[in-house]
Amino acid sequence: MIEVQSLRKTFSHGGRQQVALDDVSLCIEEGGIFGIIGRSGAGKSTLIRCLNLLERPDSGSICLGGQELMTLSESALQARRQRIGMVFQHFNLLRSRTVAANVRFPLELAGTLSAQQMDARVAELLALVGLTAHSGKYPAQLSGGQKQRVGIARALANQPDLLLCDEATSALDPETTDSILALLADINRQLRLTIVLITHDMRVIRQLCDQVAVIDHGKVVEAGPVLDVFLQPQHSVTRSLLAETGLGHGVLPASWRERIAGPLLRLTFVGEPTLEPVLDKVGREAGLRVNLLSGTLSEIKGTPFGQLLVAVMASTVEVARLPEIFAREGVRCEVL
Ligand SMILES: Nc1ncnc2c1ncn2[C@@H]1O[C@H](COP(=O)(O)OP(=O)(O)OP(=O)(O)O)[C@@H](O)[C@H]1O
Repeated sequence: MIEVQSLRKTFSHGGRQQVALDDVSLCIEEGGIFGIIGRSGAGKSTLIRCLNLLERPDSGSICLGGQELMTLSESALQARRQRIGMVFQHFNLLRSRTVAANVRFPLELAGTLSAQQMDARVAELLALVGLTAHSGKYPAQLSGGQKQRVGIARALANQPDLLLCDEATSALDPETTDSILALLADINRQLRLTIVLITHDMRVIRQLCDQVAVIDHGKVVEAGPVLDVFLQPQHSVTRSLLAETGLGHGVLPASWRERIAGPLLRLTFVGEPTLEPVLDKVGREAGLRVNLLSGTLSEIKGTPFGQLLVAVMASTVEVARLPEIFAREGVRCEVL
């Protein structure tokens, strides 16, 4: 468990104080994938860099598995950091070293393994990230996705119990992003490794994360399981980040609302009902005819979900009874 409490971090700019983190508290479960999302300048990089004290907060506490980082001596902190892997947006590989030598580097720094043990560990890591055939190449000879695989292998070298990913896929095209996200999901499953990532892209959160925190102007404005935050976003920043990725939670522009007769329903499907003809079934039962206004159908870590916004054209039962009727089919219905 990682417990972050009341973090505050300010920077000074030409005599002016800039608050980068303002009373940030988070609870990150062991073994899960926790995403931190926000717009540019929200404080994401500062927050992730505070988690291994690359950036030292002005105040607050960071407790990793029961150990308070802020009170560790410099040498104890160095030792602890070796078990916190970090993956960077621009890979940060050593250009003069081969793939294998880049992955070997943190093992050399730790100095705990023999040369033979290091070679064996490097081979194991390259197999894990699918780069065995590229071990003798230099970073300049690799694609962006391959470079990030090296970055991930290097971050895992000293068997970390926490992996921090700083916009790990932001420099990659969509297809390569998918393959890196799949690799991170695999590593999380196989090694039961806690992953904390920052991103500005809701698709990364949707594909990879179990929990998410939304940060805005240095504050956590919303946090919870990804499914809950996607289906019931509470904050305007969350809503707009979702809308930009086409995963908006059905809201109609006010000018349209006036032109649509009849009550509006928001129907939320999670899991099996998403794939069943529930609307047709309830339509027949309740004499319900609707005008479909907007819809989202997607998946969060393998769980299908959907959200429809519809206007009621006709219904043989009271509209107020529809939530109960939809609930029998496992669908949430809100009368808006
Ligand atoms: N080293 C620094 N010196 C001064 N100000 C800084 C420093 N690092 C960050 N800041 C300021 O702190 C605020 C948060 O920045 P941060 O880089 O954490 O945001 P971010 O969400 O990661 O943004 P981006 O997605 O653009 O990287 C910004 O206003 C930024 O200008």
